[in-house]
Amino acid sequence: MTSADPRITVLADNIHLGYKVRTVQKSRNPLRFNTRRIIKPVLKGISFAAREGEFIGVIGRNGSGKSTLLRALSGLESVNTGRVYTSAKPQLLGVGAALIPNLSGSENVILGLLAMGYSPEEAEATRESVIDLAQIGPSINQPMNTYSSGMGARLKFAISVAAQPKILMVDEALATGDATFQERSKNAMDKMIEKAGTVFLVNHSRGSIEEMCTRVLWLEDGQIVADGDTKQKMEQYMTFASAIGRGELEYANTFLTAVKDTYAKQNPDLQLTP
Ligand SMILES: Nc1ncnc2c1ncn2[C@@H]1O[C@H](COP(=O)(O)OP(=O)(O)OP(=O)(O)O)[C@@H](O)[C@H]1O
Repeated sequence: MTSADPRITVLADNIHLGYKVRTVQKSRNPLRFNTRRIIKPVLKGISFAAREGEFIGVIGRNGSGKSTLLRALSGLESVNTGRVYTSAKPQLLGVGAALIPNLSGSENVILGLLAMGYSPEEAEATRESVIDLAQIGPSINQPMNTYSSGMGARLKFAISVAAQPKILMVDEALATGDATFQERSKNAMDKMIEKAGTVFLVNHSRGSIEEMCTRVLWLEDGQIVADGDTKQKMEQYMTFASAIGRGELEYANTFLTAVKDTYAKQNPDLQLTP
């Protein structure tokens, strides 16, 4: 990288994040259990820099920490140690808006747009296009606490698509709605992605990642094990995942260790803080 490279938009510096979980232990009395709260580490020292113009696919097995990483980068989840620096407020698609259940969908559209920085006039002018994308019919004038979870998710999605953020995080786990909505939301999302400077995408489809991403971060057990060219890293990941799928665990682990070692050698000084 040189000083002529596009500017850094997201910098993760040695971030750690754990969730408090309850564990159940047997007690002497067979009818009773003791519960204890422990911290389960999920992100274990993640450091990287993302630049303007990059479209970064975050890949890895179920539970490797992909969604948690996006939530940490977008500020929805506080990190325990380390820091996230961003050049603009990142938007995690679908969940940005803090909506009020006993107000109508339509009123919540205005609230959501105001919360994302629209002026009252801009919010009013944008309201109809959001309602049009959400397509929840006359219920738009009913309180949101009468909505099905799918309807609520569609409305939140439609509001967040209006955000036009510079840093966009898309988590496929948030993809929602029936087939017609998915088609419409995909078109809206494509437009949004075109306008964003840096995009992060969590998606399990190899096709989507290879088609859209300029770079891939591969997470395994809360750590980055590879970072770089989409095609090459995706091939490595598929080699690993296929071996796991065939039950060849020893081969998979040896392969993973080799990939991790290469990453560690290529990136010796990534973190700023210990
Ligand atoms: N709120 C939470 N409380 C406790 N544990 C959590 C919470 N959210 C996630 N986890 C745990 O953190 C780990 C990482 O979860 P995360 O959803 O980030 O993984 P992921 O890579 O996105 O998985 P998937 O591919 O299945 O969507 C998992 O073990 C999960 O059970």
